[in-house]
Amino acid sequence: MVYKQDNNGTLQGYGQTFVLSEEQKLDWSDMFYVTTRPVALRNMKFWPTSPSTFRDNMDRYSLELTKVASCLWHYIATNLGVAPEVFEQLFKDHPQGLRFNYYPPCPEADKVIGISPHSDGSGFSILLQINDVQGLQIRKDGEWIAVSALPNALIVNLGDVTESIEHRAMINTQHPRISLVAFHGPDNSVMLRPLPEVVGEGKLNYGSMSYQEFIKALFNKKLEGKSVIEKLKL
Ligand SMILES: O=C(O)CCC(=O)C(=O)O
Ligand SMILES: [Fe+2]
Repeated sequence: MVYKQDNNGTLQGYGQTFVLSEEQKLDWSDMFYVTTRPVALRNMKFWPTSPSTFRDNMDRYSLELTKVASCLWHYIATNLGVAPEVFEQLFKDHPQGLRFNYYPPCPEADKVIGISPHSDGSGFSILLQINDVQGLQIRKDGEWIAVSALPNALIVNLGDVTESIEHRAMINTQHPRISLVAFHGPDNSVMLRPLPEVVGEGKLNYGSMSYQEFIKALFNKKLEGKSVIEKLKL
């Protein structure tokens, strides 16, 4: 359990998130996670002061990504035929957390996994692959497909709150890989449920659960595909 992040409810700092027992085989990665938004929820104890530019850069990156996120919510709502104000309300204050993933190389890369198959518990996640080592894969029709990150491009992964895609990260035999993922979720008080504007008179495929409850269920188990959201299926 020494590799587990601070677990006083917030899972911030260095270490792995989904550690439940001493026996568990850990993913081949180091993580650093902090809550970045709303700003009032930041716990600066977890924000490194070295290098001296770190905090300022995190703050600026976080702010710029909220602008990207706002645009994306606007277009997603419009495409779904939902008034953008509905999404603005669900995602107000732009709850956001940033996770750095560091995947050391492993000579026997085929025997380890960087991050186990999972879907993100966010609305969507914006991923930046920091160096040009590839490793992200998504599951489509039962097959794992490698995602080639373009230099300086952001990858948007839809999360469980919208329509998530299962993904994992693989390890390189020689080179370390670093990714930075910004999770954008709704406020904890939001109820996860099919949007009435989208379902209309149609059949409901999912039940409802508060986002807070959902996140609790997600962090109380090992990473395992889309199992938490699957439980909400009717
Ligand atoms: O490093 C990657 O490409 C994936 C990371 C990821 O899926 C996550 O942090 O949730
Ligand atoms: Fe992920």
